[in-house]
Amino acid sequence: MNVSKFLKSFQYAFQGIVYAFREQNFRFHLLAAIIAIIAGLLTGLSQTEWLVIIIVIAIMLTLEMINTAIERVVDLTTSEIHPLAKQSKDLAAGAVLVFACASAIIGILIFLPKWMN
Ligand SMILES: Nc1ncnc2c1ncn2[C@@H]1O[C@H](COP(=O)(O)OP(=O)(O)OP(=O)(O)O)[C@@H](O)[C@H]1O
Repeated sequence: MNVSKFLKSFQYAFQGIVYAFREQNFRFHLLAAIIAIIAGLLTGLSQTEWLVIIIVIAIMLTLEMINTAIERVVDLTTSEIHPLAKQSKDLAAGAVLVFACASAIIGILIFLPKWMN
């Protein structure tokens, strides 16, 4: 195994995370994640509930990064207006929206009953 190559690939991956931080949407989702974690600490969650919260946060941030990557590839492919370019970007953004809605519902299902008590 080439250790130097392995470490380099980690370096590139961290660079990808740095690029993500430059995106406003990614920072918004990160802020929402931090708020969810603070709310979880204050409310008190079971181990299973923490697992769900962590998985949801990880998927949300990952989806946002994939969405940004798709936007970059589309912009690289064409600078012209093209219906397929629009579909690609809108589908990727739609995927983020679908999961954001599901995350909000999961958050409500976990937190609301505890706050009602
Ligand atoms: N080359 C293109 N051809 C057709 N429609 C495009 C093209 N590029 C972007 N669009 C559409 O224009 C709208 C705005 O696109 P834009 O690239 O600004 O996306 P965005 O979500 O605002 O991304 P960013 O995070 O880079 O601001 C979207 O509906 C997108 O699908």
